[in-house]
Amino acid sequence: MTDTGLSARRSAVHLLDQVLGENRLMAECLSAGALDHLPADDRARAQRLALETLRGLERADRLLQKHLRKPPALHIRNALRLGTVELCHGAAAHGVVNAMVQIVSAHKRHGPLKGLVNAVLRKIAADEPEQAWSHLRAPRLPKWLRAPLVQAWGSEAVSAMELAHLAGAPLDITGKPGADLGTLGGTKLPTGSVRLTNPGQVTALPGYDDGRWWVQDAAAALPGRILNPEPGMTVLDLCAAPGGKTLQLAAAGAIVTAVDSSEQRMKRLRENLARTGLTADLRVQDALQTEGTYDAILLDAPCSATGTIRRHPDLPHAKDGSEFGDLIALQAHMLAHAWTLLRPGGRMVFCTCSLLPDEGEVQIDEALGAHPDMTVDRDALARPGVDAAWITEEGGLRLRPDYWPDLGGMDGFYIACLRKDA
Ligand SMILES: C[S@@+](CC[C@H](N)C(=O)[O-])C[C@H]1O[C@@H](n2cnc3c(N)ncnc32)[C@H](O)[C@@H]1O
Repeated sequence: MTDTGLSARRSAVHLLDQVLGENRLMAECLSAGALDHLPADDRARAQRLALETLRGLERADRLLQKHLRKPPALHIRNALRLGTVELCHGAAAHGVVNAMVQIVSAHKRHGPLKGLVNAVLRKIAADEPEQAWSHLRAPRLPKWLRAPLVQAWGSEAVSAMELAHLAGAPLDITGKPGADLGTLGGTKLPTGSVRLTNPGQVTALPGYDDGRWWVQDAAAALPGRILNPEPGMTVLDLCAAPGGKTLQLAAAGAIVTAVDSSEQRMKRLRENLARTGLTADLRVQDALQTEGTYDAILLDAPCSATGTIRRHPDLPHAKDGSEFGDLIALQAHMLAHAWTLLRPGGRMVFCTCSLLPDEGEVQIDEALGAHPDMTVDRDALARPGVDAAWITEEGGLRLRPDYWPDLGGMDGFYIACLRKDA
């Protein structure tokens, strides 16, 4: 790391300013080049610091509250939050305090508040920060999201999800069929993915360069396993990029057509195929304009992504749920259109990385009511490691971040396998 972490910390505060001040997702900030000026290790550190701060934001604010008569401007608050989180995670006090003071003093308008930053962070550092941190409750989701989740799953379950969100996510790997993943030194999960808790740089891991595996959360690997295409089947992967599921389908020997409307995300799918030596026909187009007839379809519809908060703690802060209604309507249109592309007797997997029943259970209930030739294929869910308790009333699979608490959790997902009458 260069300049004892100052550039990484400054960029992390800037990311926090964008997420919390401009309601931008971190992924948007990163693809707009927010960290492009940094060397690779500083980039990784800035991202990690911003994510840790967002995960622990409520705890940091509670500790800071004791030392602030009124909340200062957002940029100062974010520097204080980042400093507090670092101190509570055991970073050396002098490094953290000096860095935050330097960051604030370089700011034209807020520079005069460097004394406040210095004094508050010194007080936090003097007060057994690691212990104080661990005594606070897991940060709660904002009300706009917590309320519907409590209604759907109950408050005990939501508290367990919040604990999982605070813990963050390990790195899960899906291997090509028969690939030896033993050299990665991870844990084999019940569903077949390999989990690494301290992976370091992904591109340096054994087997990355020769394309033996790809990164994919264990829950996200299940839709492909449930569709389980036979070699030679024609499979349409709708909303495919960046392509974890496309790689699974292609590796199983299916003839895959992958559709996504985002050229930028499709570029990543192209790179993933090149690295793994797998093939698929890629089409940058609107899923609703897609034509043809396929033996099987995987529809991973755009959704609230509320199942991925362990890895994207910025989401509850950047969003307010106002666009979820449009997404829910789009999912229903996509499902209905995709159904017209499935050959009689074919199977379609519908999935979303969402915790909201409106983007899962309710969609399938409504689709079953609207399509007399549609049935749910419950047998398709009988895959290794799938717990019968995860199966829902209408025959889908509900996955939640608080499942597998001893193994490190999983992303929230909803998956259903639908069969068309022959
Ligand atoms: C949940 S992500 C897909 C993840 C992907 N299946 C994977 O496993 O890596 C949803 C995708 O839907 C795409 N998308 C959104 N609206 C679309 C549309 N109208 N037509 C096609 N793709 C769309 C987005 O670009 C995004 O890549």
